[in-house]
Amino acid sequence: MSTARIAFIGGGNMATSLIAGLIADGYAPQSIQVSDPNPEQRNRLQARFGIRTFADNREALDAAETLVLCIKPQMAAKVCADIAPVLADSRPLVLSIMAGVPESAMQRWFGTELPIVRAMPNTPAMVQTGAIGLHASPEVDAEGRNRAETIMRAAGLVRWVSEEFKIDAVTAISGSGPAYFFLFMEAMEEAGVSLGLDAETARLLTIQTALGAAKMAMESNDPPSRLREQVTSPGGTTERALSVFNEADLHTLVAKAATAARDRAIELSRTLSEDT
Ligand SMILES: NC(=O)C1=CN([C@@H]2O[C@H](COP(=O)(O)OP(=O)(O)OC[C@H]3O[C@@H](n4cnc5c(N)ncnc54)[C@H](OP(=O)(O)O)[C@@H]3O)[C@@H](O)[C@H]2O)C=CC1
Ligand SMILES: O=C(O)[C@@H]1CCC=N1
Repeated sequence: MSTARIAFIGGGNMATSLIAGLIADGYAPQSIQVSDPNPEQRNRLQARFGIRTFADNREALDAAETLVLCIKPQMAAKVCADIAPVLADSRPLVLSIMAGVPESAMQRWFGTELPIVRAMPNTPAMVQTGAIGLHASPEVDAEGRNRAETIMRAAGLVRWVSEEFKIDAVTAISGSGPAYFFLFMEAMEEAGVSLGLDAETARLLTIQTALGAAKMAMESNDPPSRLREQVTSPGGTTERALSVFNEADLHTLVAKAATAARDRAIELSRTLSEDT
């Protein structure tokens, strides 16, 4: 893989996952530069990956062709304005994973129109099984799209969306999505224990069932509805369980939850636009 320099601003959970993916894919560690104000974070990254770390965001940008913004949305305005003078000269491809931070806000903070790709990964990127949505601003050329896609593919499956507002939908489905499945797993484990299984058995059966269902759904040509029907013997146990979910109108509940997440992403974008 490439040895072109890539700088990460913010070396927290998601940056660590993306870097792990890049290195597993053969990216040269000496070409990866990360800035984070937290010395423990920097030591951890250095020790684990052998990459270069910096306390100063501007220093981390040194000769970087790609900049990956991995800070919290709430500090985006300050950090972007701080690094803007360096970017105006070097004009890297900017890859932002921040939820609810629009391309227009970043362009305003940078004070110049840079090529920006918004990416929405998720925590399974930690095990290179992430699901990542991407959107490119008009300034991004074919090479920039390729570069962004290659970086993100190291973390998992990549899908482009043609309009920026759809990144908020990606956030609601796959960005936040792992938490929904983990919540369901927690509930399944609790149910198993309440029905008499020991905790470890309930845990392992739940996780393996989730993994098996996901693998089947990924590998099968049938949609999940057909796979569900294959489990559901007429007059059997699954039918009884599903009727309980249907009584609670699970589809409506999931739609409401996803809409709430999408609306929060919109709310974050508006707050950022009003604040700065
Ligand atoms: N977590 C998730 O599931 C997902 C998160 N995202 C997005 O990823 C981004 C990062 O999230 P996540 O990795 O979970 O958060 P983390 O808090 O783990 O990482 C953010 C890092 O940025 C550091 N930081 C704080 N201030 C600065 C600064 N001024 N300059 C540089 N670095 C700074 C933080 O240090 P310190 O801890 O000392 O403050 C921390 O190490 C967010 O914008 C989020 O919206 C996107 C998809 C999924
Ligand atoms: O909860 C959040 O805001 C971030 C974005 C998607 C997942 N975690």
